[in-house]
Amino acid sequence: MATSSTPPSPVLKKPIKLACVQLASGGDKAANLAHARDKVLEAASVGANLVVLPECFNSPYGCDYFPSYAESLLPSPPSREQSPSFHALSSMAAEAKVFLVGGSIPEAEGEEGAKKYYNTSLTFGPDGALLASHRKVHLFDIDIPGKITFRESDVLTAGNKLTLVDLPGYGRIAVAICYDVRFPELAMIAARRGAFVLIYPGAFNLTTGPLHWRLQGQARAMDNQCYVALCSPARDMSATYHAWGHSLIVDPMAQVVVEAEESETIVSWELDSAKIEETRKNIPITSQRRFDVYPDVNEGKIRFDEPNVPK
Ligand SMILES: NC(=O)CCC(=O)C(=O)O
Repeated sequence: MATSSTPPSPVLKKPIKLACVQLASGGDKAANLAHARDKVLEAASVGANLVVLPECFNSPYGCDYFPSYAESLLPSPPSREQSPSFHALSSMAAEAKVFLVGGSIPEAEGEEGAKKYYNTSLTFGPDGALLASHRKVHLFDIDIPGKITFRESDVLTAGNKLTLVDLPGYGRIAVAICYDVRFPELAMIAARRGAFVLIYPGAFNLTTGPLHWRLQGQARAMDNQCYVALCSPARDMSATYHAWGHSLIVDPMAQVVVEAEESETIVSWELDSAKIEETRKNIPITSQRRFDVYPDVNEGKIRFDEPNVPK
């Protein structure tokens, strides 16, 4: 007995070329922003119309850095003084005429002495307008003795909503950040609400990267029969955090169609609705779900606001 509703079709009105910019960033924010601009323009020059930057692309990644690099994004739009990164991203999206998932940046909210910090991804349209903001929902707190201990929650506050973004003329994407990829629930709800691609700016490390990065991307694509993109910073062995790199794009059959090594590069792929539809037709799990057996999953009690733009 099939009890599910099938996601809206077609999920992607026309093909879109997605590029992940595996950016090399350092400690100089202005230089990082200028370099990101060059790379976004380079991606656009080879035909990309949806470009993704990595997690914390404007700063080094680490709890010690979040407060000093944080920018205030509210009220939206922020002034140039409040958020140079917001304005740089908006300008590069407009200059390159692309949809831009602007990796993530450390965000500060609140008064001095009572500030909260978030890991936040901003998505802009080809006219430079902000389309959505995602605050990392699942903070990266892990402890693998002798390998890696990381506690984002020592500094950061978690976001509390799923982020879906409608790209006019194309369809719906979902944006989440790095550790969020480990939570299939978020991905499943995004896909069931019509996202054709799940996009994760991320920065896995040299312990979990080789073990799980590819698997997580493939698992989310296989479960949801949609595209998945993971975009990492380039590896810098002189930094305090060593990113895995290996930015990649996975197709709806869970095949990794492009994958970077560890150094700075751009990987791209054309996303096509036909591949999603073919996968869902050939392996029809979207219509075979048994929500009568697992009704709590169907309730989808996660908070969801649309449009997902900061007030
Ligand atoms: N920046 C992150 O959220 C890292 C996540 C990660 O490395 C993992 O294994 O998960």
